[in-house]
Amino acid sequence: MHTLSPPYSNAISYLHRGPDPTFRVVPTRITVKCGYGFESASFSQGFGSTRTDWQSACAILSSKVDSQNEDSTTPAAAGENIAAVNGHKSAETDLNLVHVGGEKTLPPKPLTISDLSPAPMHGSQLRVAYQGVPGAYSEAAAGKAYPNGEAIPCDQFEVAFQAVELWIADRAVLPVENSLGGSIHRNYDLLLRHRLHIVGEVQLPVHHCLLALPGVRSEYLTRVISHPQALAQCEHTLTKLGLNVAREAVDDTAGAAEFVASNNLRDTAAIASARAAELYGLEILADGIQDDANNVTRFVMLAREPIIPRTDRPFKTSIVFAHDKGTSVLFKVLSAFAFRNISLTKIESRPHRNHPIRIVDDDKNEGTAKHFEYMFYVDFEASMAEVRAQNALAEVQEFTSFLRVLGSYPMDMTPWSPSTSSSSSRGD
Ligand SMILES: O=C(O)C(=O)C[C@]1(C(=O)O)C=C[C@@H](O)C=C1
Repeated sequence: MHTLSPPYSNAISYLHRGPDPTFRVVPTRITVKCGYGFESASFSQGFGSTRTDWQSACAILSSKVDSQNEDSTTPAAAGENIAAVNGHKSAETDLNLVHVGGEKTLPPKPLTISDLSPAPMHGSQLRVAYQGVPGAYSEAAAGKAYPNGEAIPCDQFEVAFQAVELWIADRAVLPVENSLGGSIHRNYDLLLRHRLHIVGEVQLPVHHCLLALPGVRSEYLTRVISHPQALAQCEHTLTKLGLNVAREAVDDTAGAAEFVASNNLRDTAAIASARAAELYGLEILADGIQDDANNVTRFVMLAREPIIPRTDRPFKTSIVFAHDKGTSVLFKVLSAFAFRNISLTKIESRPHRNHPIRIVDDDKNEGTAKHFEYMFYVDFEASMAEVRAQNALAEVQEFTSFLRVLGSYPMDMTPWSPSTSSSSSRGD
């Protein structure tokens, strides 16, 4: 027998917790304040300055703070308001962007595992960890989720989880699925391994560009590099553009752009955002190269504490469960939702790492069946504050040997605006 972890074990316990003071309703207009740190700010403040604060507060990176960081509080960095989606800005301000190889400095390096050490004291601005470097879609998602937050780049998903657990960051914003490329399995596995709670979701239209050094034409290219999800999302368009060249996976899209720029690679293009092109001084060879204009990535917001579920707006709840009798209980579990008219929005299975295989010897001596065991992740459209959701989970609990509520959180109801321009190529 197992119990649901608080605060989902009973409705009363929600009420005894104070509301999450930092939770914000996602605005309908996506606004990211650009101007990154060292050059243009993360969200509301010079990224570099706050990162530097963080570094000194932690006293863990002091030996690594490079001298570039020192002029991070340039007036241009301080709070220029720019409406942007994936770097498609509509503002007029001079971003004072980074030019690789020029006099401007490079953006900060992402956190690595070795940078993580316990708990800094810091001010009240919410620190939002994301995976990638500035210009990554995850950074834009962090900006959409927490418009006044300070974005903290991390080199791996695992580091973003740990940054929150160790109080280096207050939230993490991480991708879990894309409408074309499917689930980001690594984050499903990490959700289970770590004890963070899902406190919100954001859906970000992802508009990919093919980026190369200025003057490079597409016929010079022998290689396209990007995040594996971005390569998958652009697979057919690349072929249509005649780019039957090597495709190589790297950690994130903006990192690919930075790599092309900093290594002066004239035979390599990166798939990344228009904002990454600006940050790293690359040109856009082709715009809107995702295979479908409706290319959306769903991110979850993670925190150390859950939020109090409510019923005054649409909520979603994410759970993970397993059963030692394997998939045979799946139908029963799902019927607990069907009987209560609760829609499922997602179901995902992952290997059950602790018991990956169940061996069943056949009574008739015909051999041994080897069943793979799974962890099932389910998202359903109801709040844990609703009685029907509590009853459904009470029933699910009967059928499962393991059940955890990952979070009950407001759905992203931002009005839909698909990615605008379709694929166009300049280089061929
Ligand atoms: O590489 C990036 O820019 C990311 O933010 C990562 C990521 C992903 O993991 O799916 C996020 C959104 C896009 O779907 C492509 C890549």
